[in-house]
Amino acid sequence: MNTSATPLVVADGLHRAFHVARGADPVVAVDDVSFTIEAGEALGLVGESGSGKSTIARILAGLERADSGSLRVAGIDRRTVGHGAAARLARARQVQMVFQDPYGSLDRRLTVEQTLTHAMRLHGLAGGRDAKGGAAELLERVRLSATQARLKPYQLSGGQRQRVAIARALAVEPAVLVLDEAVSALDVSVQAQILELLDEIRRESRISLLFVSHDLAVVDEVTDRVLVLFGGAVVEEGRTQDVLRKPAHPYTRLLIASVPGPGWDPHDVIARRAAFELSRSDAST
Ligand SMILES: Nc1ncnc2c1ncn2[C@@H]1O[C@H](COP(=O)(O)OP(=O)(O)OP(=O)(O)O)[C@@H](O)[C@H]1O
Repeated sequence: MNTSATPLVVADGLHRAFHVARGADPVVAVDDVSFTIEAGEALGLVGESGSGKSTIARILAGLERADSGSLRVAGIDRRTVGHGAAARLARARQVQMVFQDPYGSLDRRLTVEQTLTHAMRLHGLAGGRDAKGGAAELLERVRLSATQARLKPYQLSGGQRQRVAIARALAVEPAVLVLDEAVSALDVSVQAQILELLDEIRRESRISLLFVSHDLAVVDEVTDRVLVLFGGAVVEEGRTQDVLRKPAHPYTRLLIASVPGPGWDPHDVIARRAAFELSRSDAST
């Protein structure tokens, strides 16, 4: 647990651009983004497709580098950990990531139990019988049975696979769990079960969450604070309940108005989008 006054995660001025074609302007995916996450806190990232959510998540998880800016987790500058396999392992110990499609990220040849024991051994956390005992504990935590432990990914449902992905992430006892659209592909009732599980894990272990989702209702349910991203930059941030109920920025209002519900009018969304685009072009001239 982080007991110092400094937040567990401190990101300052992160910037990332992608050079996609020779002679073309680079695509700025992340533009001067700063945020903090306290131990045990859940921070949400929202914004439309292409706003930079996944790139920020991947930078925090160490799967992508920032061109500039700094990122510290538990006081350690992520860039000073170095390169190569050992450095990757050290980064993964601190921050684990769960993706939308666990099928793609789980090794299809391994059973659930092997997936977990493999992760623990890789990080030198348990050997032999200890690893099996550790796997049993993890399975209990994510509510998977001993029978399911012997199955391979293709023999599990989407929700069960996501539980395995979460258990594998927890196997290395990370300080931060990054969830990139981790419940987006699940049906609503399975989604609710996974969200409850995440909440339980957070309360028990004080793990911090970076929760990326396009689903504002889910973000409202899971997170304490939220960053609203537009074009790679943060346009609004604050306590989730404040931002989603009393949005200050026109783009946040547009995002909220875009969610279908009773009385929802797509023409209203189109009109708001047009007004928002107009206000941006006015501001830049
Ligand atoms: N590896 C890459 N190469 C080139 N461009 C990239 C790469 N990764 C991301 N981008 C670009 O960076 C921008 C931000 O992408 P990112 O995936 O972070 O957005 P997002 O908000 O997560 O979108 P979505 O909700 O659709 O996943 C987009 O314009 C995207 O095309």
